[in-house]
Amino acid sequence: MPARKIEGIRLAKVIKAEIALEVARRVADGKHPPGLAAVLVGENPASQVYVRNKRKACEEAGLNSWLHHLPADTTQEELLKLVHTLNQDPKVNGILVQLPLPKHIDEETILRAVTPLKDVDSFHPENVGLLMTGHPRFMPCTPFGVLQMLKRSDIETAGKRVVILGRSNIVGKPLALMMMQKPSDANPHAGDATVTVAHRGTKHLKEICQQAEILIAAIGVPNFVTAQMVQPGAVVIDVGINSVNGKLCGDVDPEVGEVAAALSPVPGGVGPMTIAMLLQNTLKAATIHQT
Ligand SMILES: Nc1nc2c(c(=O)[nH]1)N[C@@H](CN(C=O)c1ccc(C(=O)N[C@@H](CCC(=O)O)C(=O)O)cc1)CN2
Repeated sequence: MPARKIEGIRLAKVIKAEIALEVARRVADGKHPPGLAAVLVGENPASQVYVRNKRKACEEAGLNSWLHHLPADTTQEELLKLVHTLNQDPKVNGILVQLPLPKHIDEETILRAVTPLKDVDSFHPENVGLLMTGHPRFMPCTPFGVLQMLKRSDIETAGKRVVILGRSNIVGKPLALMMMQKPSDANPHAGDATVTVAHRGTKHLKEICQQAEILIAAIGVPNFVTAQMVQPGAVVIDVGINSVNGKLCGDVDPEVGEVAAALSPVPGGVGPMTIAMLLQNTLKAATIHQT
C-alpha cells in the first residue's frame, strides 16, 4: 500500500490560522501586531522565493513585515550596521537574515550580532545553548516544523528509534537535540525519542537507516534515501530541497513511498512548516517583548 502523505502544506495552513487568531486577539487588546524584519543580501533566486513566501505568510496572519534587500556587494560592516539598527527598533520583534550570505561575509559574525531576544531563527549561540540545556527560547524553524508535522499527524515519537541523516547547524544537530530531549514545562515539544545521527561518512549507513522507525533525511543529496534503506512501515520525513534540471526534489527517492507507512512530500512538506514556525517564533518574541 502506498505511504500516507504527510501534508506539511495543509498543516502549515492550520498553524498559520491559529497564529492569525492569536495576533487578532493581541491587536484587539491594544497591542501592536508582531513584526518581522527580513534581511536579504544579493540576488539568490531561491532565497528571494523563500523571503517572499515568509513575508506573504506574515501578511496573511496579520504580522507586520519589512524587507531589507541589500546588494550582493554589501560589506560585512554595512550589514552589521543594519542588524544593530534592527536590534534597537521596538517595532521589530523578529530578525531573519536569509542564508546563505555572499561568500565575503562571515555568517557566524552576522548571526551573533542579532540580539538573542529577536533571533527567531534560533541561530545565535545563546539560543543554541538554551536549546541544548532543555530551556529553549525559540525552537529553530525547520526542526520545530518537523516535530509539529509528526505531532499533528498523530505520529508518536516517544520511545521511538529515530535516525537523522545530516548534521547541519540548521537541521540535523538541533533536530537531534529536540527529538531526544524529555518533554517538560520549559520544553513541551521535545520528542523523547532514541536518536542516531548519521551522515555520508557513516559506516553501515544502510543498516542504520533500516533500523529507523522514523527516518529524517536532511543530507542535501537528491534522492539519497532509497527503498532498500527503509524499514517497511517506517515514517520518512524529507527535509531536502534540491534542484535537479530545474525541478525541485527532496533527499528521498519517490520509490520509498512503496515501503514507508508515511512520507512527507517535497514540495509541500517541511518547507511550508518552516515558514509557519517562523511566524510562531515571531509571535513568541512579541510576547517576550510585551509589545
Ligand atoms: N535564515 C534562514 N535561512 C535559511 C533557512 C532558515 O530556516 N532560516 N532555511 C533554508 C531555506 N528556507 C528558509 O529560509 C526554506 C526553504 C524552503 C521552503 C519552502 O517552503 N519550500 C517549498 C518549495 C518552494 C519553491 O517553490 O522553491 C516546499 O518545500 O514546498 C521554505 C523555507 C535555507 N536558508
